[in-house]
Amino acid sequence: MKKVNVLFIGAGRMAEAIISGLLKRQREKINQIVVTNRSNRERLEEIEGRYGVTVAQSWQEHVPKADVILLAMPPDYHPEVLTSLAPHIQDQLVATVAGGMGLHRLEKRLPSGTAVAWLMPNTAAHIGESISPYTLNAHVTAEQKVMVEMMVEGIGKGVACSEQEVHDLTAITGSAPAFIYRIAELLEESARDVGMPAEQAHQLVAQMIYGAGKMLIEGEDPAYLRDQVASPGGSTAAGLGVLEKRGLRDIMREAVQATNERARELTADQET
Ligand SMILES: NC(=O)C1=CN([C@@H]2O[C@H](COP(=O)(O)OP(=O)(O)OC[C@H]3O[C@@H](n4cnc5c(N)ncnc54)[C@H](OP(=O)(O)O)[C@@H]3O)[C@@H](O)[C@H]2O)C=CC1
Ligand SMILES: O=C(O)[C@@H]1CCC=N1
Repeated sequence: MKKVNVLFIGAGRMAEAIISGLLKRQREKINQIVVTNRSNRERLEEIEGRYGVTVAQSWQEHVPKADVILLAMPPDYHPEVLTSLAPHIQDQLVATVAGGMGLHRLEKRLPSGTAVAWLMPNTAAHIGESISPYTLNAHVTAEQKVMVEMMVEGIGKGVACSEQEVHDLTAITGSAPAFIYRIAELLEESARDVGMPAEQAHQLVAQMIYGAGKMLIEGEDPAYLRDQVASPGGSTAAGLGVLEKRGLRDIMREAVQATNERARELTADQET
């Protein structure tokens, strides 16, 4: 594969997480990264200083050289940016990470036959540990597919999906890190309540979540792992009992549903 030129439109949290991961793990496969945004010049300087990438106030002049154009900006700005981008497109792959977006909203604003991709990474991209469902349209060439794989593998692991699966997984892999962080915050709070210094509370909880995650990664079934912790009639069982009595399953279902519905809502007015 030739070395890839990536143009970012959007320089926020997700763009930074991807840039950071890519430079850590795929630097030798990247020729140039150009990062642009709407107006925040300070943010571009910050990104330039941190990662040594090229930054620019406007993306137009960087389109011809780009192999991949990655839209890392809110869903509602996509229509105007895609419309301005369309006349500049030749054979670039246009990808987005926007929640709810799907492929057809890109396709309908870009020249017919444009290769498009929809990726749903999470912020663990920063440390090369994202899990990123992605989907490609039929115009993506074999070479472009390798570029997408290089990018998702650069920020962690990728999983090729249907468009519907990316919609359905948005809550579970894109947003759920925030659910886990909320649980971490609350456990840290409990540790502080019993007198633990804040820093130590943080380390304890972080290591506990890391260890639990690693056991899952090693392939163990979560129900089995839970049983291993909860001795029958023991103390963990009492805690789990409270979670179940308070409706944890319904809470999680509703949270996943609300997240995915909101992602759909944010792009619903882009149907026309
Ligand atoms: N954060 C996350 O965990 C995840 C986010 N996503 C998706 O990533 C996208 C970006 O989210 P996130 O990084 O969190 O958002 P941020 O608010 O951190 O960043 C948004 C970026 O988009 C830029 N932008 C906005 N409008 C335009 C425009 N018209 N032209 C060019 N750049 C523009 C902003 O520039 P400026 O500052 O100059 O306005 C800013 O750099 C969203 O679509 C979100 O759904 C997907 C998966 C996970
Ligand atoms: O909160 C959001 O809108 C984005 C989509 C997936 C994760 N973050």
